[in-house]
Amino acid sequence: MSAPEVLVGVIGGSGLYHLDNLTFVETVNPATPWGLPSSPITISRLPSGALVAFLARHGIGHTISPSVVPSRANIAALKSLGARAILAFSAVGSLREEIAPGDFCLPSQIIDRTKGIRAGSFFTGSIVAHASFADPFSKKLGAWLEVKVAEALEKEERGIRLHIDKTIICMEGPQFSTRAESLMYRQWGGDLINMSVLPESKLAKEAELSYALIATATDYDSWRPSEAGVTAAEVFKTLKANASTSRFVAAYVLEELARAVAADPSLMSILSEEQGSMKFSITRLSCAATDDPEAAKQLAYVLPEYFGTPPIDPEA
Ligand SMILES: CSC[C@H]1O[C@H](OP(=O)(O)O)[C@H](O)[C@@H]1O
Ligand SMILES: Nc1ncnc2[nH]cnc12
Repeated sequence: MSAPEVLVGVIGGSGLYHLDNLTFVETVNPATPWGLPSSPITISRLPSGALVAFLARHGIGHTISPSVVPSRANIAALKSLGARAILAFSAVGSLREEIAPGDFCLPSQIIDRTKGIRAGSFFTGSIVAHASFADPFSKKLGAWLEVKVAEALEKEERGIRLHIDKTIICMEGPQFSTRAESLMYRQWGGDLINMSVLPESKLAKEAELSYALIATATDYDSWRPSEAGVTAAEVFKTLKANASTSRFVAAYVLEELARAVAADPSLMSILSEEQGSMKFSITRLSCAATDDPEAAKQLAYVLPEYFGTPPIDPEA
C-alpha cells in the first residue's frame, strides 16, 4: 500500500530527532534513486487531519556527519510522499552579539563555504538545469513563518526572541571555524553559521519545494576575542532546550498552516511558490527525456511534472 500524501516535510537537525504532540500514522523508508534518506520517515497526523512527514538529518542516533548527509535522498523522499514544502530546523552558531544562544532565527540569505565535496544537484547526467537561487528561502513561506513562529514563541512563554532576515554561512565542517574565519564571516555580513543548509536548500529548489529554515542559536562561534572558541560541549548545552521549543514551534506552525489552507485554498500559494520554477531552468526540456532516458527516469522521481511520462523512444 502506498503512503498517504503529506502536506509538509520536516527535517530535524542536531538535537531534534522526533516531533511531539502529533498522532503517529506510520513509518516509511523510501528507496529513492539517490539511496535511502538519513532516517526512516515518520508520518503523523495534525489535529486538523493533515499529514506531516519527519526525518532526522543526521539519523536518529546522530550517526551522519554534515558532509555526508544524503540530502538528495532526503529531499527526493519527502517530495515522493507528496510534501509541498520543507520546514527545516538547524542548530547554528551566532556571529552577532544580539543573537544569543537560545534565540530563534529565520535566515533569508546564504553564503556558501562548503568545499564542493557534497552531491549538490539532481541534474548530474546530460540533462542540464540551472535553478534560480537568488532567494534561497521561499519568500511567502518565510513571511508567513515570521508571524506564526513569533506567535508560537509568545505562547511558549520562555521569552525566546525571533530574529528575521539574517544571512547564514554554510561551512563544510565537521570541525568548527578558526577565530580568523569567524571574524571574516562577520565582515562578509554573515549573522549565523551552520554546516547543513547546503545543498539541502538548493535541492529543495530543484525539486520545486518551498523551503524555510528555522535556525536555533547554540553558541557565539569563535569571533569574541576574550571568550573561548566554540566547542561541541557548549553547543550540546543549549541543544536540549532548543529542541523542546522547536517541537512546540513545529506543532503550532504546522497546524496553523494546515488549518489556514483548508479554510482558504488560495493560501495554498504559500506552499506552491516554487511550482513551475524549473520549467525554464532546464536547458532543452523538450528533448531531455530522449537525450538521456536514464537521467529522465531518475528525475521523474523528483520532478514528475516534467519527466513523469516514460521517456519517448526516438526510434519508435
Ligand atoms: C552539533 S554542532 C554542529 C552541527 O550542528 C548543526 O547541525 P544541524 O544543522 O543539522 O542542526 C550544524 O549544521 C552542524 O552540522
Ligand atoms: N559555531 C558553529 N559553527 C558551525 N555550525 C554550528 N552549529 C552550531 N554551532 C555552530
